[in-house]
Amino acid sequence: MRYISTRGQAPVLNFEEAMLTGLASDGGLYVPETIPTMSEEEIAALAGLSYEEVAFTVMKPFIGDTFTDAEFEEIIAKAYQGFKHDARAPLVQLGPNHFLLELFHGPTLAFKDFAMQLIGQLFQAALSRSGKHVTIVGATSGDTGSAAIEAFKGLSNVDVFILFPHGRVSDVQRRQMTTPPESNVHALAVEGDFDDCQAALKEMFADHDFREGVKLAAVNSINWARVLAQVVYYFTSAVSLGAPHRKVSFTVPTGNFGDIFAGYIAKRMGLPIENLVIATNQNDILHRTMVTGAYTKEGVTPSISPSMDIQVSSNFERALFDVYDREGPAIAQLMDELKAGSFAISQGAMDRLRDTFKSGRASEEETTATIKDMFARTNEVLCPHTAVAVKVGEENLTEVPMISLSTAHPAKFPAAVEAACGVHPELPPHMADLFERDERFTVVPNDLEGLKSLIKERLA
Ligand SMILES: Cc1ncc(COP(=O)(O)O)c(C=O)c1O
Ligand SMILES: N[C@@H](CCOP(=O)(O)O)C(=O)O
Repeated sequence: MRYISTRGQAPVLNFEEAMLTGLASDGGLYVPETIPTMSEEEIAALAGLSYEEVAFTVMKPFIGDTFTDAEFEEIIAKAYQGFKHDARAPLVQLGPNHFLLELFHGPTLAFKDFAMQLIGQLFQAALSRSGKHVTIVGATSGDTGSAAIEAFKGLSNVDVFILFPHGRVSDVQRRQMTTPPESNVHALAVEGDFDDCQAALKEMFADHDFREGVKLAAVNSINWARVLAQVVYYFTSAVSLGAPHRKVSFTVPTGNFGDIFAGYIAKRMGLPIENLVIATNQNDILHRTMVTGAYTKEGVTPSISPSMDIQVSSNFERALFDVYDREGPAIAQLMDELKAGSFAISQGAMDRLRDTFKSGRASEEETTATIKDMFARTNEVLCPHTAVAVKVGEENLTEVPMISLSTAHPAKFPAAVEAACGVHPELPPHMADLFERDERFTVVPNDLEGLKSLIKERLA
């Protein structure tokens, strides 16, 4: 399996190289040159398998010969052994045709653990073979950072620097990042928003000397391996509702477009998905794009679903690449225009996007009302990101079963949840003392050169 850049100017890589490289050298994102497909019989044969067995079957064609079957099986087994639910990603029924896919049973209580726990194992296996040290720099609006720290803390051949927007993540999210005592963990609170953190990360990749000097690696969803790991739960959930003999739809709370792009890959692989619905909060650039055909930055307003307070939605580039017939120069041109704040998508490309994706948004009031209403109707306590999905999912119900993705545990956002439904969601036992642990983080200005110097100093 070979990986190519969405901007067409970077070297073609194998899976291991693409994983360790992260962002392509031309600024693009790596995608598989071809998408492997599964027949109806192969999908039907997934019924009754464990999560780990489905993960192996779905992901194996993408990793080529990077790992033997036995190595890959062991990597998968280790990745999911810390999850607190036997099913890993259980389904809960909300209504006659509406289901919730619970993705928060991993160690940091968010869907990020599905990919990050796997990537942690994949990196360890690859780095122990090569004996190399890498510097992971991650940008987070709250959940990616905690999941990355959990996956990489204490490893001798990795330093992990996490940039998070100062004052714009929940207290639980911040403490998950700032309380691990391991010396290879560096939590940096940037005086800016998530887009500033992500832009700094991409600039670091664009600086060849810095990138090579520190052996920079990425664990954001710009890294293809992140997306790949998330394809699996689309299969497990759809099959448990009758796929391939019955279609399903998904509604995905969306910020950086990684999670819904994983659903798109599942569909391209042959999973019978009727609708893939993009659900945004009030920072609704993706919904506006689907309605207007123009991707236009308007500024981010902090919300009660802070992990989705994003404007520059990285993985949308991967979707654009496909609907522009994989023309790298066309994507490079759009991304160049975005530097000035906006780009227009061609009619043909928009038609193709709308064939695959529907969209909707939830205001702050609607998010709060959904948490309250769902608790009253079903006794389910939703996190605000999940509530965004459930609200938009309900608007898109058809005769096909709808699966809304529940991306975080409500206890990560207790203030918003309690204000909405009166329930104070408790942290699970392994995090019960989170607010008694010492915090350790550095507040840094939103200044690229300063960040690079700080990283080099810490590594020295
Ligand atoms: C809880 C939660 N829900 C939804 C999202 C949005 O996911 P994505 O960025 O893959 O679109 C995020 C952030 O990634 C998140 O942390
Ligand atoms: N919502 C994310 C933002 C980063 O997204 P990623 O998918 O690129 O890791 C977060 O919680 O950090």
